[in-house]
Amino acid sequence: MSSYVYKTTRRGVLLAKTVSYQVRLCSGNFRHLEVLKDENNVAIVTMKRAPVNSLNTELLTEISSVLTDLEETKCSGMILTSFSDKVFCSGLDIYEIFKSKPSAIGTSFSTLLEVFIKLYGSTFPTVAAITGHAPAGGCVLGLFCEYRIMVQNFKIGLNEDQLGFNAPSPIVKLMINTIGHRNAELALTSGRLFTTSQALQVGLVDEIAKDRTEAFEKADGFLRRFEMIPPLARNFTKQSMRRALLQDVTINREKYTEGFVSMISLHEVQQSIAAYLDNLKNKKRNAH
Ligand SMILES: CCCCCCCCCC/C=C/CC(=O)SCCNC(=O)CCNC(=O)[C@H](O)C(C)(C)COP(=O)(O)OP(=O)(O)OC[C@H]1O[C@@H](n2cnc3c(N)ncnc32)[C@H](O)[C@@H]1OP(=O)(O)O
Repeated sequence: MSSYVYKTTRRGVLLAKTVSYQVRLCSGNFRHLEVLKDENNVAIVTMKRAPVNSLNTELLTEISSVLTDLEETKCSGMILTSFSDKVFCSGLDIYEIFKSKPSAIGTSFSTLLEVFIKLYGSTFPTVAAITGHAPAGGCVLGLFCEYRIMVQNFKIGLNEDQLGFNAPSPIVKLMINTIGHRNAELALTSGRLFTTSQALQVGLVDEIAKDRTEAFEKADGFLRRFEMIPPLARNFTKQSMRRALLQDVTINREKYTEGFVSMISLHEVQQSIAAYLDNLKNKKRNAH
């Protein structure tokens, strides 16, 4: 099976089937990620955990490790995307939080917080090229980036309430910061998934693309906005805007993890997750 590879150039991003002048990041050997860098030191990080990029601890750990690499190698920007033209990321791996040991749930969540700290707090500009659905943790991953470009006709949102549990308070704050209090309350209490165009309307995404290629062109356009801005000044401003949330999660990481584990381990929540999984399977069965 041939897979598309993205070749970035000074003037834009081209979809190509060649790896002729790309530099593969050598410092990591990843199972669920492809990391490519162009000559301008822009990294394209592609999640490739088939079929739906569900975030298990292994994928989260790999993302965390890439982010460390990108900081150390002074990357000038990052595009986060998916191998799939249908799903950007389906959220936390439900099977890691369903009927699992508290320690496993805790590790998964704590690693997600680690990704938050590194991605939300990164010194380089970040953009998500959302090439498909992005429910729950998938939306969260997009929200950690500075800018979101989403391909039309998919769904994105925080549907945790549909699974029987609530989004932790830092994520509520992040959602409020992004779409405002009123929209966030309405969306979170109903576990709403927005279509791409609805997401644009409320500001959950910043631009719509008609397909993957356009999403990459727009992502590249976003990164090029900063070519003339001194990186130090840009980063100071970014950090000052993000400091409160970053400090909260950094200081209270353990507390948030314990809270998440206790909530997920509740019998009623496990029952809701079981019902949600049945529903997911039935939907699939009925579609065939
Ligand atoms: C300030 C910040 C501080 C940080 C705080 C962070 C706190 C964040 C909290 C975030 C909490 C998140 C909780 C979650 O993310 S729970 C996961 C919720 N996910 C979902 O509800 C999505 C469920 N999936 C779907 O809706 C659909 O699968 C899809 C993604 C729309 C794709 O549909 P499609 O028709 O293409 O594919 P299928 O439905 O047939 O799925 C294919 C197989 O993949 C399995 N699958 C799907 N999703 C998941 C998942 N999340 N985990 C594990 N497995 C998943 C599905 O069962 C199919 O498997 P099968 O082929 O074996 O049947």
